[in-house]
Amino acid sequence: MTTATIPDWVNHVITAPSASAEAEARAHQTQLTKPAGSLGRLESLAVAFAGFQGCVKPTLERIVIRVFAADHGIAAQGTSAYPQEVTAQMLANFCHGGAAVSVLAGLLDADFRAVNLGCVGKVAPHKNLIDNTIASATADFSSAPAMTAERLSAALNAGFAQAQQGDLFIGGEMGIGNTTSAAALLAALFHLAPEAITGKGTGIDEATLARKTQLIGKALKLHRDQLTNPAAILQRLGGFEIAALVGAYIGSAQQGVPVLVDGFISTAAAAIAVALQPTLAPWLLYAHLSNESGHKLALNKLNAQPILALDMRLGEGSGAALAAGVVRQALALHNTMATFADAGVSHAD
Ligand SMILES: Cc1cc2ncn([C@H]3O[C@H](COP(=O)(O)O)[C@@H](O)[C@H]3O)c2cc1C
Ligand SMILES: O=C(O)c1cccnc1
Repeated sequence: MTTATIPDWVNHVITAPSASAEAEARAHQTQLTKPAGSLGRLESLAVAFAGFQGCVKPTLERIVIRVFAADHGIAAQGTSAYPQEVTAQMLANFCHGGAAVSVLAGLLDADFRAVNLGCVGKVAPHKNLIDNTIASATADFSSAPAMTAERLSAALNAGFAQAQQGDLFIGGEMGIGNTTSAAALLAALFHLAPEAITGKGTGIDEATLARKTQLIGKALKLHRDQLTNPAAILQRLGGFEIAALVGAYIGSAQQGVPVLVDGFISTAAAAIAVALQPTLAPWLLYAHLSNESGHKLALNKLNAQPILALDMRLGEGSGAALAAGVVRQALALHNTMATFADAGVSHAD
């Protein structure tokens, strides 16, 4: 097995959001008819988007949502509450509008597609489906590297290819077994004990959780000597859909498009992406605190403050799609509230 070689674009430095537009937006917020700071995080979201768009009054119109799906060899170890064929079945459901994220994408009027990186079940062609099959699944990372260097590059490139112009990118994921992969990635990257980061995913029982945690420990031991950089960690323990998220996050930010990171699995992708390309960090917003037990710790490691906390544990990009609605409202307030001067309302002394 060769060490992972990653595509060249990963190394491109990403320009920081505009500090002057942020300062102008902050000053504008002080003029709006409300006590200073009273809109809390909604104010900082508006300021962040001013920085992303380089203008004092940013808007959130074009939202791009891509749900990346792939199967995991580790699923054969029984670490999920659901069978592996669900991945392919859900791909069809995304396309037909029946999945949670499909419904939310419709409410946002988003540009929505599902991307198949490779799953065990068959998926019929559909206008909303992009077929980017790499292999039917990753290898079981408790006994072998999850993917070859070539497959890692293919998955990164597939995600990168989905990045495009817009006001916001949301990446979702689907892959039975992928909370096992995400926990292993976070454990390796942040040097965490498997017990601290492994959760119940789709809803496994205590005995299965103990086995899942043990399997992650076994994998960390097996790959120990290679887990020395983020690309090797992703190659050994990741999934095709997680690597595609990494590529899509970096590609979006390179085009000046901010990203709303979804839940636990997406946060694992974000952690790897930032480790690969640290200039990505200011372009990532964290949508919500998932109920997956390790998510809080992962967010803390990234110094990330989630926008929402709704006890969700779904993935698919669903939490990010909900938070996009909050961002839209934050920008509407920022752009259309009256100023003290306009409304003839007295300022604080
Ligand atoms: C019907 C269904 C829809 C889903 N949508 C997202 N996930 C979520 O559950 C999976 C991760 O959990 P685990 O590691 O326990 O398998 C991923 O596919 C994730 O996106 C789903 C899971 C199911 C069963
Ligand atoms: O937070 C997530 O992304 C998540 C948690 C459990 C299962 N699937 C996804």
